[in-house]
Amino acid sequence: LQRDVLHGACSGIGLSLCERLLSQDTEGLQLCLACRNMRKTQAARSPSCRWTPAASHPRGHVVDVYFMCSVYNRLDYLYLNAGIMPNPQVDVKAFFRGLFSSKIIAMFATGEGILTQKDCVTTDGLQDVFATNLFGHFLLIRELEPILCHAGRSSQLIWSSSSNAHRSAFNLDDIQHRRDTQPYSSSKYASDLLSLALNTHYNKQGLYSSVICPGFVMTNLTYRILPSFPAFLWTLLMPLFWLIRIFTNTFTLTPYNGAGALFWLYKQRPESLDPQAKYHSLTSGLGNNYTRPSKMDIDLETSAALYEKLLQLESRNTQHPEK
Ligand SMILES: NC(=O)C1=CN([C@@H]2O[C@H](COP(=O)(O)OP(=O)(O)OC[C@H]3O[C@@H](n4cnc5c(N)ncnc54)[C@H](OP(=O)(O)O)[C@@H]3O)[C@@H](O)[C@H]2O)C=CC1
Ligand SMILES: CC(C)CCC[C@@H](C)[C@H]1CC[C@H]2C3=C(CC[C@]12C)[C@@]1(C)CCC(=O)[C@@H](C)[C@@H]1CC3
Repeated sequence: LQRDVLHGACSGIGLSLCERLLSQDTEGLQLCLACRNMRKTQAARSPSCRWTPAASHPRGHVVDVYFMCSVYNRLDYLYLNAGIMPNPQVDVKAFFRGLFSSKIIAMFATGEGILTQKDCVTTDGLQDVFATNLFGHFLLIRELEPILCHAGRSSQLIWSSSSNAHRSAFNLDDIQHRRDTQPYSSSKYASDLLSLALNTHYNKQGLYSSVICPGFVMTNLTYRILPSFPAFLWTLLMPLFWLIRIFTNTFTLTPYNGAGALFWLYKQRPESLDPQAKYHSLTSGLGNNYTRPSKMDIDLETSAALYEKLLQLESRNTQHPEK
């Protein structure tokens, strides 16, 4: 029996991953969809799946861990997929400059230099993007540690990161990205660093961590980039996007294609994976899907420093009598 938890499974890439997992391996799979909206969770439920709703905290940052630990005594996979990119703004000038420069392919593949966001502060006093894309996942891992680490078996953490993760957006003195306008990029770079630190700390206990990028996928997250643009107009742009895909295989476009790397990792032995690699979902011009690793621009020293900062923030924000 395989036991998986999917955090952020009610729409987009997470929902598609559920469908893919269930269509391949319904027999031995127990899936737990950790969503903040129970109505959506019900809708995502498949009758063929042994399924457990994990009620989230009302604001959705923390899954009901007590419930989880009482239902499961062991977890094999934890997908850390939930993520937000609030109030995205496209720098139109930079976009057109990019179109006529040698960086055009990189711009379409990573969105570097053309996308900013307006973040807000949660009632806990944390930056929302940091709390959702990184810190909430970190707390979840720490809370689920007893059922993730078990002798003689390996478990996997799988992060939905992004090729938009850039070292230049991240600052160790401002890990929440309070002072700048690229919180999404910063949080994704931080998840790449954290994954490396988790491997350093937990591999001995059989827990492994990997990161993926789903590519550019049409989901609620990307529809918000042009909010005045109704969804059907995005659909009209599809032929243009298929054309761009001939030049950059990162335009995976559908949640099914985007979930490719998440699904691929499910079938790998975690011990065989490279902790410094990001696994990309890619789709060729002809529509074929495949997964490829690329080396991440991260280092052990920065990842260890971030890990320490997250532990400090955890002790300020939560109570861990037994830790
Ligand atoms: N689409 C793209 O092009 C890319 C996406 N990604 C990453 O892939 C992941 C999935 O995104 P995608 O499917 O595109 O976007 P969606 O907006 O469709 O899905 C995001 C999921 O995260 C959930 N979520 C958001 N905030 C919280 C929270 N505080 N607590 C619990 N759940 C939460 C959402 O729940 P709800 O439905 O309740 O809002 C939703 O199920 C994200 O991490 C994103 O950054 C990375 C690169 C590219
Ligand atoms: C003709 C079209 C209207 C042009 C659209 C241009 C841009 C809005 C997109 C081009 C590349 C896109 C992209 C992302 C957002 C939208 C674009 C900048 C992401 C940054 C979305 C989130 C991610 O995590 C990245 C992997 C995406 C990279 C590509």
